[in-house]
Amino acid sequence: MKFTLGKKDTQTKARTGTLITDHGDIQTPIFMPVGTAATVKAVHQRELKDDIKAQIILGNTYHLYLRPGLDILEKAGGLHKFNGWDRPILTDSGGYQVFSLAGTRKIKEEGVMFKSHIDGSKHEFTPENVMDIQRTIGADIIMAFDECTPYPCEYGYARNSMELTHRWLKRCINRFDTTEGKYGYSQTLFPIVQGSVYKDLRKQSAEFIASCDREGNAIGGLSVGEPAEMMYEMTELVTDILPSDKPRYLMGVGTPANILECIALGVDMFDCVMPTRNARNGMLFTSEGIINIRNEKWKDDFNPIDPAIGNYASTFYSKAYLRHLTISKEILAAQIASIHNLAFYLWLVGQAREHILAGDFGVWKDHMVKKVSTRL
Ligand SMILES: CC1(C)O[C@@H]2[C@@H](CO[C@@]3(CNc4nc5cc6c(=O)[nH]c(N)nc6cc5[nH]4)OC(C)(C)O[C@@H]23)O1
Repeated sequence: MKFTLGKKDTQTKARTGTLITDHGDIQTPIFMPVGTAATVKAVHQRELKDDIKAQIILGNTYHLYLRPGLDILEKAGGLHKFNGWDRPILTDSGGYQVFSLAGTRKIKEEGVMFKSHIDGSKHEFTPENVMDIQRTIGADIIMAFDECTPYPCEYGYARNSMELTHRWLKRCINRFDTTEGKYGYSQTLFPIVQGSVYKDLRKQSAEFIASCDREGNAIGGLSVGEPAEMMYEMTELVTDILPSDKPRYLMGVGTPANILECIALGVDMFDCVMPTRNARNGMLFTSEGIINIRNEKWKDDFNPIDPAIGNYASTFYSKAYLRHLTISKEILAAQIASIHNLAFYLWLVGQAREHILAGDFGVWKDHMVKKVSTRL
């Protein structure tokens, strides 16, 4: 994988870039639709690719390992062949999902023992086998096996957790660098900065991650319930240390406003379940603000959902129609709202890229942060 920096903003740390992978190029800043278990929920691959121009989607090691399982994925020739998404894929390492999803789990130096949330079966993830698992899934970008430090936590816990993540990272790198991809294209490993909300730990972790000199770097342990101001403070501190010629991926972030603020802090890649999760309960993000489509006020609004963002669903269907589908619990409601919200997130980061190139990102960002947070 190769990353070339494009234009840097003059008033903020925002920048454009291009990530070149064996499955295609990615223009940054970029939002990555979450496709946890081999699907971006309620959305077709063709819609992602042709309609909203998604450039890269996420998968998750924990979920894919449990279902459909490695033997099916390997027989299929990897995840790209299995779900038919032939563009770049990034898989999270499962560390976080083991902590947030799996039943009873035990963290030891060796790794994490956990019970499947599906059938209670017992499993163990170690830095080594999580590398092998992600080799088999076949994502272009894979994440190190880490402990996402819970928030809030004591300083001592945060330090021990960070140091464990660093020891696990060394084992991930040893395993990854001594194994090959299985399907004839290259994969790359991103390490993950931890340190919770403690400045000295964040600095220490960012310096260690930078010293590993990988092709890209991720910022973890955020968007886990801390106040947004704290997320921004830690992100700013870490992007000041991570090398500027490598892509920076802020995991699990976030709202449209979070994403714009963190682009200004020098972040290039984002993922979040919000656009798809909130779509399923009728919360729409639009270029004019946030809409709860269940609200009575939309029942006779026959205007398109959001013509400004130009994709099929957002211009073809009216708010009144989508409200009707939503309160009627029609399956099509989830489909339209999901593809619309993802179209909005992709439109927003695309606009950010245009304004960085045009040299007026700072002013545009401040205006848009207010607008996208307005409740309509
Ligand atoms: C914002 C929103 C809506 O996103 C939801 C829910 C709760 O937060 C989210 C998003 N935040 C998030 N922080 C992360 C940190 C790490 C990390 O440190 N390491 C690794 N390997 N993966 C990570 C994935 C992360 N996702 O985390 C889960 C539990 C995946 O659901 C998401 O609130």
